[in-house]
Amino acid sequence: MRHATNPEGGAGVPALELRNVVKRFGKTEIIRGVSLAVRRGERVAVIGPNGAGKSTLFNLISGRFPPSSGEILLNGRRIDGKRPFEINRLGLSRSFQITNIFPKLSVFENLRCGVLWSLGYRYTFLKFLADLDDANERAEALLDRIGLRKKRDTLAMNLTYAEQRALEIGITIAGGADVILLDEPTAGMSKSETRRFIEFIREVTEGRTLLTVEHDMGVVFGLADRIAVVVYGEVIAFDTPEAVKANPRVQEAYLGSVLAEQQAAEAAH
Ligand SMILES: Nc1ncnc2c1ncn2[C@@H]1O[C@H](COP(=O)(O)OP(=O)(O)OP(=O)(O)O)[C@@H](O)[C@H]1O
Repeated sequence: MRHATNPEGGAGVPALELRNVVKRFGKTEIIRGVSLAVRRGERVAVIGPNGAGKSTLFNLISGRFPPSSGEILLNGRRIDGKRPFEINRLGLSRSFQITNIFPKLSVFENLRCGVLWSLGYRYTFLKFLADLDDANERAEALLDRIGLRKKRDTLAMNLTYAEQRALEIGITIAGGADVILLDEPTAGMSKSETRRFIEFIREVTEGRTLLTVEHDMGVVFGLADRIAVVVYGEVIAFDTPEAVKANPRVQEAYLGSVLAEQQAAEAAH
C-alpha cells in the first residue's frame, strides 16, 4: 500500500477521528462539537435530516473547509487545516473529489487519470513516463475490480448511470486510499440497482474504512456496521443499526418520520 500510515498509528488507533469539531459560517454554528472515532475497516453511514450538517462534516474531513476549532485525525495524524490533495495523499479519498468522471475519456483512461492523480503526478514529462507503466497496470487491475472490463474502451459518457457510479467509485479507490468517503452512492438508482450496488460497494471497499452520507434507509441498514445520526450539527447517536433504530431520541428526532414516510411510499406502490 502506498499511503504511509502514521508510524505511531498502531492497530488500536482509529482510522478517522474527530475531536470536538466545530464549524461556523459567519456567526452560525453549523457543526456544534462533533466527536467521533471510526475503527479501521469499519463501514459507517452518516444520516440525519436535511440541513443537519452531514455534507459540511464531509467537507471538513476531506479538507474543503477548515474546522473553526477541534481536531481531525487520519490514522492518528492531524489532518485538519490540510488541503484536500494533501489529505488524499495521506490516505483519504472522497467520491467526487476528482470532479467525477471525464465523459469524453474511456473507462480505462478515467481510471488511469485517477491513479496518476493519486500518485501526485506533477506534469513533468520524465516523471509521467516513469509513472505510466505503474498507472497502466493499476488501471487494468481496477477494471476487473469494478466489473467494467468489457467496457474498457467505452467513453464514460456512453455508460449506463449505474456503470458511471461504479466508475466513480473506481476512481475514488484508484490511489489505494484506506479511508473512503462516499456521498449518497446509490442516489438516482432503482431499488434493484441499489441492492446490487450495495453488494458492489461492500466488495470494492473490503478491508478499507468507509464513510457514507446516505438518505436511503435500505442502503444504510444494508451497508453500515455503525450509524452516526447527525441532528442540528450534533451527533446524537453513534451505534449499531439495531441500537440506533431502537434509540428513542433518534426515533423522535429523525428516524420515526423517515421510516413512516418510507413505509407510506412503499404502501402506495
Ligand atoms: N459554505 C456555506 N456557507 C454558509 N452556510 C453553509 C455552507 N455550507 C452549508 N451551510 C449551511 O449549513 C447547514 C448544513 O448544511 P449541509 O449541507 O451540511 O447539511 P446536510 O445534512 O448535508 O443536508 P442535506 O441532507 O440536505 O444535503 C445548512 O443550513 C446550510 O445552509
